[in-house]
Amino acid sequence: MPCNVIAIANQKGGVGKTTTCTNLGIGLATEGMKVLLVDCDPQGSLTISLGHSQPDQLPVTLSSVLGKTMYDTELSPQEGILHHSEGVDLMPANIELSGLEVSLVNVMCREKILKQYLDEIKSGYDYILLDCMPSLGMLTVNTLAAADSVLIPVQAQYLSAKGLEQLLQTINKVRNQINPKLKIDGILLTMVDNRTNDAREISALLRETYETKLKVFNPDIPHSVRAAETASYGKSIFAHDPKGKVAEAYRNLTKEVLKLETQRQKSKSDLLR
Ligand SMILES: Nc1ncnc2c1ncn2[C@@H]1O[C@H](COP(=O)(O)OP(=O)(O)OP(=O)(O)O)[C@@H](O)[C@H]1O
Ligand SMILES: [Mg+2]
Repeated sequence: MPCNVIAIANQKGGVGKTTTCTNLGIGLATEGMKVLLVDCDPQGSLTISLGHSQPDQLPVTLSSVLGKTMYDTELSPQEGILHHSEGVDLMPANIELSGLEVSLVNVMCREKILKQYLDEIKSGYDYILLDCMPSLGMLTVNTLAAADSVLIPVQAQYLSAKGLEQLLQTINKVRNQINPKLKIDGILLTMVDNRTNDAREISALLRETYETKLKVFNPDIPHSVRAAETASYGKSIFAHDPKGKVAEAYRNLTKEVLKLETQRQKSKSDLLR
C-alpha cells in the first residue's frame, strides 16, 4: 500500500484537530497500520498530549529536520522520531517551529519543504497524519502541499460554517497552484453534545449544508470530559476510556478512513481495467 498523508486541518482553534490526530493515528496503528504523527503546530500540543510535557527540551524536532531539509544538510531518516507505547511514531514540535515558519518566507520552494522531508521518510509508513496549527499560514500551506487528503474537524457551532468556507478556498488554491491531487476526505463534527436540542439542530444543519458537496463522517464525535482528559495522561481515548462513546466514535472513524483507501484503490484498478 502506498503511504497516505492526511492533513488534519482547520484554521479555527480548539475544534479537535490534535485529539483527532492522536486517536485516529492510534486507531490506525491498532488496525495494524504503520503510522507517523507529525506535530505541525509550534504550540506542540500533539507532542505534549503524547506524553512529552516539555517539548522545548527535546533535542530534535520538526523545525530541526525541516531546517536541514531547507539547507540540504544530510539527514538520517529516523532522526528525531519518537515512539509512543500505543504503537505510533511521532515527529515532535515546539515553539522553534514558529521561527522556522518565518524563515521559510525567503526560501526557494517554500511551500514544499515539508513535502520534501516527508518524501524522504514516507516509505516506512502506511499513514502519516499531520496535526495542523490553527492558521492558514505558510506551515499549513506546507501541510496541504504535502498531503494526499485533508480531514476537517469542525466543532458543531453556528459560527463554524464561515471559517470552513475560507479553508475550502485555501484548499482550492493549493490544488490549483501546488498539489492538484489533494482530496478532501471529509468533515468530522466534533464535541457534539447530543443532550441539547441546540447541538442536535446545529449538527443536522451542518450536515445538510455540506453533505451536498463533501462527505460528512458518520457518526459525529460526541462531547465527553473523558476525551478532554486524555491529553494530560499522554494516552489515547482507547487506553483512557476504551468502553466510552468517544472511543467507539474514533474506532468508527478509523474504519471509515480505512474504507476510503480501499475505495480509492478499487476505483484505480477499475480505471486500469
Ligand atoms: N470529544 C471531546 N469532548 C470534550 N472535549 C474535547 C473533545 N475533543 C477534544 N476536546 C478538548 O477540546 C480542546 C480542544 O481540542 P484540541 O486540542 O484537539 O483542538 P485543536 O483543534 O487541536 O486546537 P488548536 O487549534 O489549539 O490546535 C482540548 O482541551 C481537548 O481536550
Ligand atoms: Mg491542536
